Amino acid sequence: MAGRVDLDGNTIKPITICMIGAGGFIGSHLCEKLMSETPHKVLAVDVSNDKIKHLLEPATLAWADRMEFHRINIKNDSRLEGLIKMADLTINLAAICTPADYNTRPLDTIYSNFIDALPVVKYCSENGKRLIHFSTCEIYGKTIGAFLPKDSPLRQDPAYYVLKEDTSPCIFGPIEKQRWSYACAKQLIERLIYAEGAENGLEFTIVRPFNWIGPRMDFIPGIDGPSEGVPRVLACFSNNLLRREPLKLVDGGESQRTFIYIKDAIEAVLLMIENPARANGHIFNVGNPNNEVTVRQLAEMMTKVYSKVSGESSLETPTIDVSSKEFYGEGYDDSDKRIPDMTIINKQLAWNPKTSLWDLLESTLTYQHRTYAEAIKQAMSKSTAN
Ligand SMILES: NC(=O)c1ccc[n+]([C@@H]2O[C@H](COP(=O)([O-])OP(=O)(O)OC[C@H]3O[C@@H](n4cnc5c(N)ncnc54)[C@H](O)[C@@H]3O)[C@@H](O)[C@H]2O)c1
Ligand SMILES: O=c1ccn([C@@H]2O[C@H](COP(=O)(O)OP(=O)(O)O[C@H]3OC[C@@H](O)[C@H](O)[C@H]3O)[C@@H](O)[C@H]2O)c(=O)[nH]1
Repeated sequence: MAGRVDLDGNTIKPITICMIGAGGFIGSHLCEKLMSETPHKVLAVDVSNDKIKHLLEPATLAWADRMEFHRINIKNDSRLEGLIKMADLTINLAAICTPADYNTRPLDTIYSNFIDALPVVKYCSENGKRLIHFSTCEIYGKTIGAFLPKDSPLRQDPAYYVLKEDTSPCIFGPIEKQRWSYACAKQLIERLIYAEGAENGLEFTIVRPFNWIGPRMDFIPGIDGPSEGVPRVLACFSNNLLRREPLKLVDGGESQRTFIYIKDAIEAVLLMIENPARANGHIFNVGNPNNEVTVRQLAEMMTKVYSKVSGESSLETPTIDVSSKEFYGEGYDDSDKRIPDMTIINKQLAWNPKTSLWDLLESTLTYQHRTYAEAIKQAMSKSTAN
């Protein structure tokens, strides 16, 4: 840890970070990285600490004096401003961010992603504190190419689908497609942060994650989350594989995504934390443009990888089709394709992702199998006994 230098060769001084949403998927990996590889201190804020318990206990851990947990709901807790004042940098990860909620709980989604983030921006701006805010790749919505005729050769032209921070438009569906409540709330908070920077000098960085996946993402329904809950696709498909049921392909599984390994993405966030002069005032796509698949291809690859890591044979019918209305309910809509342009992050932070989709699925599904296979077996045998 001694002698850490930034990208310009300057010594990095230890800082205090107020991390809101530290108990979630991304927060848990970021805390792990900061504790094991840096001298920085973290004031971890969340309503839950299940995913960071291993970093908080026992008190003999090497970093025990650099990490504290504050169980705070940022909707209604006056302690928040004090913590932001104590820190050099605030990172805001807190949000409702599972698509199953966007069309079924649009009010909670909008409040969580816009209204609840407002005081965080205000406290940072008023107290002259730096802010790294987590937005989303959903901000781009659909690609321009999605509106071209299916057989148009322009659909093959990257100008019609690669998503660029400073030039791509944000294309959302109609208001009755409540799926876009999340993207729209995230867009407005981005605009507000940008305006605070322009008018009041707020030092900010905005991160747009493109489908970061890995261990500890979401929950497995009925094991460490509600039985009827619908997590993001990695956990949905993991749950199906663990239970030996077919993977459900929403509307044919034709949508395309690029998936990035959480550990690669965390490297990018650490560069932003430790290189403020290069990161301030920027919006960064953080994704892996080389890992593009359709959701159907993802299902096929996960089935193969899971077979390898579990030693179990694949099902005869590994996937089934389901309509989005049946799976998510009224008001669902989808992003067709998400390829991040990497120019800005390459130029500012010289960062590139490393891990292939196969490799990241292999390590993630090894974790899922080790963590959940036994618990699922027990839960399933209990329910057949009843
Ligand atoms: N994982 C991805 O690929 C991805 C993609 C795009 C955007 N993001 C954004 O990154 C951020 C973190 O995502 P994640 O995948 O870690 O999600 P997550 O749900 O695992 O983590 C969010 C955390 O915020 C906490 N939280 C929510 N509301 C809170 C409140 N009112 N007070 C205190 N804590 C609260 C939750 O308890 C949770 O631990 C979110 O803003 C999300 O929109 C993530
Ligand atoms: O069981 C499933 C689950 C999901 N899907 C499909 O898989 C795709 C990916 O779904 P995810 O649940 O991972 O979420 P999305 O990629 O649509 O959105 C995510 O992207 C970026 C973040 O802001 C959020 O984490 C989330 O909104 C969608 O097309 C979805 O319809 C299935 O086909 N079957």
